[in-house]
Amino acid sequence: MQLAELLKDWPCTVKGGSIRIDVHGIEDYAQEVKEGDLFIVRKGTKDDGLKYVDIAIENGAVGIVIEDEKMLDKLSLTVPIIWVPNCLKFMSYSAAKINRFPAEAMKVIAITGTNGKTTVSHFIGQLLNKLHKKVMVIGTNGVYINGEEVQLSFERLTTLQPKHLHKVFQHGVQQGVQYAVLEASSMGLVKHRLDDCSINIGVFLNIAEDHIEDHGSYEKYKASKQLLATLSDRLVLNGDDSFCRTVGLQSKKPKIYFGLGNRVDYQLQVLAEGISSSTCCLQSKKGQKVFTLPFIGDHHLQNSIAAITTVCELGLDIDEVCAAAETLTLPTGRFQSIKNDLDLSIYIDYAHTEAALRAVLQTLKKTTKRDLIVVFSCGGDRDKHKRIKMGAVASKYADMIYLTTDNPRSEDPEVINSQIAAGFLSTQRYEMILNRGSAIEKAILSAKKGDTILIAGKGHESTQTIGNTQIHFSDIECVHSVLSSISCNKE
Ligand SMILES: CC(=O)N[C@H]1[C@@H](OP(=O)(O)OP(=O)(O)OC[C@H]2O[C@@H](n3ccc(=O)[nH]c3=O)[C@H](O)[C@@H]2O)O[C@H](CO)[C@@H](O)[C@@H]1O[C@H](C)C(=O)N[C@@H](C)C(=O)N[C@H](CCC(=O)O)C(=O)O
Ligand SMILES: Nc1ncnc2c1ncn2[C@@H]1O[C@H](COP(=O)(O)OP(=O)(O)OP(=O)(O)O)[C@@H](O)[C@H]1O
Ligand SMILES: N[C@H](CCC[C@H](N)C(=O)O)C(=O)O
Repeated sequence: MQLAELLKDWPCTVKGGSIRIDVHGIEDYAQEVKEGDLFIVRKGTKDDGLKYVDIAIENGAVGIVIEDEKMLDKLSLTVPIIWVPNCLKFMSYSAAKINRFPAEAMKVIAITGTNGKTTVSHFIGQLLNKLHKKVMVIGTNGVYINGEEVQLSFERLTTLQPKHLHKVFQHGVQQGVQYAVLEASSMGLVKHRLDDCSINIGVFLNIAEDHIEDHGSYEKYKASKQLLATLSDRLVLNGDDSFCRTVGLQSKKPKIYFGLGNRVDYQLQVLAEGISSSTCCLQSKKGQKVFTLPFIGDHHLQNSIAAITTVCELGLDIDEVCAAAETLTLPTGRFQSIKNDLDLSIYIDYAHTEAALRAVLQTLKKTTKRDLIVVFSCGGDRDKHKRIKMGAVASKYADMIYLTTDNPRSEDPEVINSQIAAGFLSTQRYEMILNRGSAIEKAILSAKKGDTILIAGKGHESTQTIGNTQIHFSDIECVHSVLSSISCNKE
């Protein structure tokens, strides 16, 4: 696409060079610039793109985009310098335009909330798939088309950066994808990553404290989530959550509420609960439907009704949607049960917030036959506020806690764990074993028949980040390897 065409509907000033040049892509990381790219200069939290302009030009950048107007006069370059008012917004717009606005060729559904985004987006994907629609799911666990993972050559984020996202959309369109379901993280929303995605439905799940340090305050974190309402044509909101209610009240967009409580358009009521399934009644303007969901626990039911409502609101048949819901499965590392011969209930879960840990522990408390044992820590360089709260929640439900490591990054895991332990009851039984593999092993070896072990915080993750080093580590693989060494020792 010619630079002139790319810029024609966007406020900008161009200095030097020709606007009749071809632009192939955009890039804000100088070392990744390819021949024909525009290099977008941004000041970040750690660095300033301005330092890397020469590298970008050496790599073949055909234009440099800046947002600091003063630099128009100060910079003297061999390629055009383009001033735009906001580089992050331009990155989204230009990525969409270069890829010919692929999102417009699909129905896009974006999910936000503190907990449950990955789960609900996979549920929506599974329901649409069962109803013979071609669907792409994009989020923390990767990119999937009809349940098949697409291999990516770039960094996986919950909400992809526009330079990647619109390419992924374009790939989907080429594959005949009709629906794209994506997770909208608070960071993704404030960084304008989803500005040009033609979002048909914005889904609001819940809000709880998280990422406070990234955003500066809880109010700012909530405001970032609320941005999704302005980006979406219509809203599907959790009527049981007061923040989601407020978002609905403050938005003039068409809206529908779902929930387990009253005053909602789609209400899910539990008629009977089994060991691992719930017989439910869905009440909506389309009448009453009775079906069985393969889960127990309010958070799983909330996530199920969020997905069912969204798919019904996309115009699919409610009877078929409810029938498909009976076969829903959780994504990898979400309440994942690991079978064993030891009469232990072992679960791997991605709970890494206070609300998530509470939800999963409340569910497990109902089913555990004996003790509830929890193995967890908190991530380093992430919210410190949540540590003491996660400690308090764990201590409320757990009989024994193994404090360990969960991506300590640049922090000392012993310090992280002492901040967690500050929330424990004085009577709490616990032990700190920093090596996560050893902590999991000890939890399994010390457990008695009938106990339940929850290994929380890392879910699907396959790495552990300690300092600047990333090592391979998977809770799922670790549990399997401990279990197989126990059965080998028995033989
Ligand atoms: C907070 C955030 O959005 N950070 C992203 C951001 O970093 P930054 O703005 O601080 O950039 P910086 O490192 O200071 O660098 C400034 C500029 O210099 C450029 N640079 C820098 C160094 C260099 O050698 N060459 C170079 O060109 C950078 O590309 C950038 O344009 O721009 C970087 C480059 O594009 C991203 O890699 C980085 O995301 C990192 C991966 C990240 O971890 N983001 C997390 C916080 C995130 O977005 N998480 C959410 C989930 C959390 C939630 O629920 O909200 C997600 O959606 O995944
Ligand atoms: N509706 C819910 N309410 C409270 N907790 C939940 C809910 N859904 C899931 N959880 C908990 O949150 C964990 C993470 O779930 P999921 O990955 O779906 O959320 P997420 O919002 O995508 O998280 P992240 O953005 O950090 O990846 C689950 O393993 C579970 O412990
Ligand atoms: N979206 C979350 C994931 C946290 C997962 C946990 N294992 C950790 O590393 O803290 C974050 O990036 O803060």
